[in-house]
Amino acid sequence: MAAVDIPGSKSITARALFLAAAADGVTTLVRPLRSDDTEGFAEGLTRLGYRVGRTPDAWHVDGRPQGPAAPEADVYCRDGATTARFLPTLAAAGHGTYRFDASAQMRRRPLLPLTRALRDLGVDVRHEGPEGHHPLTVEAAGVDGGEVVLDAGQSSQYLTALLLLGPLTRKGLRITVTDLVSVPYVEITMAMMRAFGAEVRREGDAFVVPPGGYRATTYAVEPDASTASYFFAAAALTGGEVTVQGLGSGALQGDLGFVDVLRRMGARVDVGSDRTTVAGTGELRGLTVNMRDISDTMPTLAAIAPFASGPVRIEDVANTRVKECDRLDACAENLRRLGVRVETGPDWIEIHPGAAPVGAEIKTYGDHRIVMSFAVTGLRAPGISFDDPGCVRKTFPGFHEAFAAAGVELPRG
Ligand SMILES: O=C(O)C1=C[C@@H](OP(=O)(O)O)[C@@H](O)[C@H](O)C1
Ligand SMILES: C=C(OP(=O)(O)O)C(=O)O
Repeated sequence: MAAVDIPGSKSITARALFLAAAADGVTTLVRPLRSDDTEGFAEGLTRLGYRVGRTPDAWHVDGRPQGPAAPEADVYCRDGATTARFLPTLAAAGHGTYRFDASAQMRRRPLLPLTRALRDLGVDVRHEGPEGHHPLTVEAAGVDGGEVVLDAGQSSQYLTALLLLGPLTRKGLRITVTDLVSVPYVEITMAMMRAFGAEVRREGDAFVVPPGGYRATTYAVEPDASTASYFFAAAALTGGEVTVQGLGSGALQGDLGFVDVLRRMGARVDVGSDRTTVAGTGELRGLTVNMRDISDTMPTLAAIAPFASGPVRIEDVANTRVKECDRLDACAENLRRLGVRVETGPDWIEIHPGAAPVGAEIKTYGDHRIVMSFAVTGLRAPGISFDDPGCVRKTFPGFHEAFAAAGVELPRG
């Protein structure tokens, strides 16, 4: 194993598409992520009447500060929560009738605090089924702005959506947040808004966003730090070494912090200005770790935990139960299939290493992270297969090939 080429960040690509669509001018996104989530986001923009041009290495977006060109549209958000939560918020700032639907799992995932906040701001949001779930229709007539209170304790994406909307309102927004998970994602949002010429001010629990719109720019997308976690974990587990270029001390993504967890477990970690290297040392200690800020990497840690020298306890990850699947239950069920002792609670999981895990079929629940995480387990537990290996398409269609090419054997499906 050596240098690994990790595709672009899903979170950064989604935000960049929103910001580019709302900006005055043409934005170039360099090395955007091409995956089901981000293709779905770009397709949604096209349906709303934005022009998105694609070359192999860049996407070009014609911004429309006045909002979508289409007077009405029907947008399918697939399985992507960024698409399903950010696009209706973007559409609200325009003028027209926009319907949003999503996959069966995305229909189940919550949205209520965001739709409530939009309604509090005067946006006409109608649900076809249960409140706070897709499908929904936004009858858009621009947003005046003002003050709103938001509970983002289940998902920071509600806050990101409102922050992104702020500069598009007539008077600006003041968002008072009563609870917040996944804080580093909000920091990504604020940093990227700045790159597109907008400001966000913190006043205690409030986020204050003045009006003024966005300026188009050229924006280079960082490699995806959550995706990189599988390769870093593989190095820590097998005694190999992995270097990821483009993710270093200046990275925007909090999920790069997963390497600190690996360091605590015994791996050698070197974070440079524009690259990160993880090397396994043969030592993998158990630990207790709070993953509230980096919960997309909870399954990565759960998947290598059976090989630790002591118990691994992961805390404060309740919201992983409302992702692509209930990830605490999915990790526990699959680890048990491998013969590993596991306990879970409302917001935690504890894994007890014992006898060597045995091979089994992993039940993926259509969750890309369950596949990519247990592919790492497969490096030390022969005979692992997946009921749906292709669901990696959500964020990394080429995962299996890239994992094999990195010099780590792929478990046979
Ligand atoms: O804003 C984003 O791009 C994301 C925020 C996080 O979600 P939550 O805030 O719902 O935890 C993360 O899990 C998701 O993969 C991407
Ligand atoms: C939770 C995830 O995605 P999203 O919430 O953006 O659908 C993820 O990629 O792990």
